Amino acid sequence: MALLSRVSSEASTAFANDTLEDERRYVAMLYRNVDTLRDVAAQRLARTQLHSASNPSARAERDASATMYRERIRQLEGVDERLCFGRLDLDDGETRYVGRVGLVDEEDQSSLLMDWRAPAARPYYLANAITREGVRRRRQLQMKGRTVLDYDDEFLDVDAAPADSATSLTNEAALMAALTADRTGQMRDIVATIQGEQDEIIRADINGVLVVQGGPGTGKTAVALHRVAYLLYAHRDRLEKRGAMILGPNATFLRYISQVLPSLGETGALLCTVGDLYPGVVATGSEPDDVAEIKGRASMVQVMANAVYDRQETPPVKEVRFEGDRLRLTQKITANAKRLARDTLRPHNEARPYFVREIIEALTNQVAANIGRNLLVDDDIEQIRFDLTRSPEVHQALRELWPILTPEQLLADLYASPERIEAATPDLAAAERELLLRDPKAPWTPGDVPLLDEAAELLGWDDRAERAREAAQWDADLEYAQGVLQILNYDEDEIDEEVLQATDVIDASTLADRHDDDGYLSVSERAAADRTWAFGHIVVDEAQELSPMVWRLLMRRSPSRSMTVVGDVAQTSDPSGTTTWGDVFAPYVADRWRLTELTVNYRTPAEVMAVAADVLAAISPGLTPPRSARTSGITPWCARVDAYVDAAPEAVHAETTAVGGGQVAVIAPTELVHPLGAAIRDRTTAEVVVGDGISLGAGIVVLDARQAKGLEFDSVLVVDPAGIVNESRRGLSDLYVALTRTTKRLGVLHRGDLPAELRRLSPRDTTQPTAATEHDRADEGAR
Ligand SMILES: Nc1ncnc2c1ncn2[C@@H]1O[C@H](COP(=O)(O)OP(=O)(O)OP(=O)(O)O)[C@@H](O)[C@H]1O
Repeated sequence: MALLSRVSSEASTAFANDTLEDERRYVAMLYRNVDTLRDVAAQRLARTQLHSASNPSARAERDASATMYRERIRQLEGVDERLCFGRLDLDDGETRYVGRVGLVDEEDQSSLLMDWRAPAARPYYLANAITREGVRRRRQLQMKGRTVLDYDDEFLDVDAAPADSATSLTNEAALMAALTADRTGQMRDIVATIQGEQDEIIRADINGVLVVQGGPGTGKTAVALHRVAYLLYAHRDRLEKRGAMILGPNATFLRYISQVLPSLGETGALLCTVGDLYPGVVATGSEPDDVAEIKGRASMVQVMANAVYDRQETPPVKEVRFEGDRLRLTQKITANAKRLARDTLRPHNEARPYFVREIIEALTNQVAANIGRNLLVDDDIEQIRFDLTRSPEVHQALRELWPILTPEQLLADLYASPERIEAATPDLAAAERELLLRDPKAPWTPGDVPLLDEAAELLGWDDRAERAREAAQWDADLEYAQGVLQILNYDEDEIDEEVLQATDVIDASTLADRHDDDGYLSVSERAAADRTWAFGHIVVDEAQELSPMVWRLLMRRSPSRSMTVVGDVAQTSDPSGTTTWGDVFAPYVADRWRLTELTVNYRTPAEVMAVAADVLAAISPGLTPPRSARTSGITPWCARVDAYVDAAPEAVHAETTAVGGGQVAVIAPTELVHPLGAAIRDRTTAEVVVGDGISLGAGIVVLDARQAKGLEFDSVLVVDPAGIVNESRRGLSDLYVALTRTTKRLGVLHRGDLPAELRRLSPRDTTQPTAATEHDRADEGAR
């Protein structure tokens, strides 16, 4: 078995073009190449913009070209930092450089730089002492900006290793450097140090639902983003047309991850939160957990259907004035019209013309009977019918009996009326019904978004002109959709019966139905504006938090069921969230979804994870904590204090000093966040940001556990852990999240008894750090 050994730049000798100077020259050549490509794209963009287009199709073509060049320039700018990060030397003498994008020699088309996603770059991530994959040496270039500072070598073939090199089975110098670096408030890509279990997920089959379960810090978010970059590379055709969406828990989180895809040369994915999923509505409101929980229940599907039915009225009798007459719509007449309209199985607004036709017919008959039917010829009857359809009184009656409704109107009317709520929610208790009541002017909440979407499905559009245009487009779309489905199911021979295929869940005509051509907009823009957009792939992060109603909405946006779902059922804090993945997917794909796990925690040092593991055991004894990739040598501590607002500023000051330029987060129960923020601000000159919408670059942030979800900081001070536990139904999960946000240091302030689960913390009399922090830092290292 080959051993794996590691040396730094001075020691290696046995390969061609091998000195630090050689590497610097090579990388400088790569940058010259990128600069040339960027200049060419800029010149072409300038030429395109000068071009005056005389007709709409020429304009669309020009705009499309301009967008393409702009994207190319953005892509090349995005990958500038650490463009090339590795090199492989193979048994047959071949050398491959691996980087963020692929570059080829203009003259002979040979590869200068291998895109990290290319199959030939894969050994860079997978080769190890046991499975060498033909690799003799893996070299990691240490880059700062455009400069190669140094490199680290791993020799997978012992014969190739210089005699003085130390042997080690886990040579992860670059990984450890990345893990111990100060956090900047922006997530970084991990492209240079992706680990084997992560690589498997990143490159997994695009088809079907892939669930990635992993504890805190196991790289779920990082892996999900790199997977999107990989899929955009490997399935460019499909995703360029249908787009990829990444759903995250909140806007702060989206800002935190926003730089990762551009740094991987990809700008095309749509990043959004649940609040963004209903075009035209900005769901900025918030509401108590128990209200959100009711709105998230699967039973709201029936509630929304009831709410629509309730608007299709059949009063005992409805009188309509028409040209001096009183016409009578009896319950029998309206009920009959209603039944006929409902029997069409069309959505409410689209079924309305059938109802209207029946009512007009009934009224026409009454008018004719009043005049005397035998006195009238067909043209007279037609005239009566026409007059009735133009009568404001008739219109008013029809509006009352079967109104045209928008989703917003339906939901606002429902929330505003105890009677409507009662009619729509026969299965809710009175107290729950009361929770749904709200001021019609209150802003929409994320919990309303899937209900609006459900309502839109039930109501349908009343836009016949648009439909006519769509019908003309349909044939072209059908042809396109057949193509998409072929791509989705690419090789018939390779189809695995267990893996859900696109054609299992949608046929071409349905997919074609979803396709719409809105002229030239980027795919992300078109997708964001279109409620019925069918994405090529959807990635859901912090997926454990989503309610059944949100899943229902997402499944509509993913008719091919091509999804990557990442989350941790131990971190669920939303009462509508899930603690069992099977429950989520059973209604949509039965058991045809794949589960994969990440097991190594790259964020939280072992000392902190030992504390958090006790909390995890209290959440569910069956869950296994992830293994930490490193220790820090820093002992997590707790201190009993008299008043949080007095003690926290001092503790924050000490932590800020301890982490030097790093970030400190104070995580507290929601009601303490603002008082603590104010107290800390009063006692420091550093930038302090408080609550949601935080600016992530600040040195000190104060937030609650839910706002901290998915984020990480150099030092975390948890204030009032018992308060966090008691604050919500899933308070222990919130505490688990809070404890695992740190990359280095953890302190806990408590007033009363410490929750029993935190017994491993080391008590202190003071909030000042104990050992010298320089010593702490020096101690930090690989396990
Ligand atoms: N292979 C890797 N190389 C370098 N850093 C990594 C690697 N994998 C993960 N990390 C780092 O570990 C940290 C945690 O990753 P990430 O936020 O993706 O974890 P997570 O599983 O989503 O965590 P949580 O569920 O707690 O939010 C990040 O700083 C990420 O960059």
